[in-house]
Amino acid sequence: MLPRRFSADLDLRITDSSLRDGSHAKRHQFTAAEVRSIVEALDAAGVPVIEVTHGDGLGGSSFTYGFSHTPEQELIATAVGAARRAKIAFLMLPGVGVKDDILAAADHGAAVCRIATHCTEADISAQHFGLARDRGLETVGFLMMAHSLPPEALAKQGRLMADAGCQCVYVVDSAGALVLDQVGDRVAALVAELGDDAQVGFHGHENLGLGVANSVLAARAGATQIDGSTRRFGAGAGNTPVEAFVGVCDKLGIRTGVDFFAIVDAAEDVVRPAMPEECRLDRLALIMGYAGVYSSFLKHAYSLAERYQVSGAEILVRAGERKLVGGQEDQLIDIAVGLAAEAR
Ligand SMILES: CC[C@H](O)CC(=O)C(=O)O
Ligand SMILES: [Mn+2]
Repeated sequence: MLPRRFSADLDLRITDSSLRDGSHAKRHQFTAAEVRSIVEALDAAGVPVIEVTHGDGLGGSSFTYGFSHTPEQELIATAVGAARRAKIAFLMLPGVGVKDDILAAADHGAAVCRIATHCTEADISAQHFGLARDRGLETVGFLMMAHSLPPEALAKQGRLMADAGCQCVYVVDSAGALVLDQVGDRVAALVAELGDDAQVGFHGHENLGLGVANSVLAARAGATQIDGSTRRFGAGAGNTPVEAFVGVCDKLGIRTGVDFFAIVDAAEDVVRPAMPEECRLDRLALIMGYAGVYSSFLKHAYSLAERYQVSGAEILVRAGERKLVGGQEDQLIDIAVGLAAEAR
């Protein structure tokens, strides 16, 4: 079991996802040099955990999700070599990656294994948590698209993860659709369900502009691990910006252990140059938050809109109506083909 608090001088632990969630925004084109320089800068700023993987997790480099520029295991090894204090984390979606991928990441020195499932499917994570714990890894569980389940049902799914060996269950707002108390209520339900058996975390997206506010409410409801991405470098409109969150936490007296001025410099001088463009709160990102669509569908919607000469916004609205979950990217093609046929 992880302690409820990490140390006497830390109120919560931040995990930076720029090098994993940002992979969606970069169409999985991170180079080893970019990973090295970003890890060095985040580590120097005091970020305690840095996640590095293909955007869709271990094994994500594929025709469906997009091929990586550099093999993710090489990026993980590079990150481990560059970090002096930070732990390196990786993400894995059962079925996209397999158990051997977890072992390979551990062999490369990664310390935190994050297993992600759709929020109604937590049971498929059991064997992966068991393997990770046997291998001596710290474990985190991601309940993705958490807006689509009410708090008590979400908490029951969290219980499945905790019983399988997960040490921190995250409310994952994959669509950036959760609004304020909707985050607090979900975190509180998990805290009540899990008690001392597991911590609770929150992973936000900015599609309705609420990443920082939602993360503060998560912390107030008892979350002790919070994700963000420096410069918001993540899918959709990006993640909770770590530098803004750290500044807000400083002002609220919530101790994160991250140096505000160092992380602001890292955002501007090191992360921004690796980004193809800023993560924007534009039309498509806003629609994702409003319609509850998985943030990593954004780049797919842009590509399909261009290829089939249809509206990217309409693709996302229909994806929301179909309640698509991660892994159903092929249905976006179906929607685009349908829209093109309707237009003829
Ligand atoms: C494909 C995994 C996904 O990007 C995980 C995540 O960050 C989320 O659901 O928000
Ligand atoms: Mn995400």
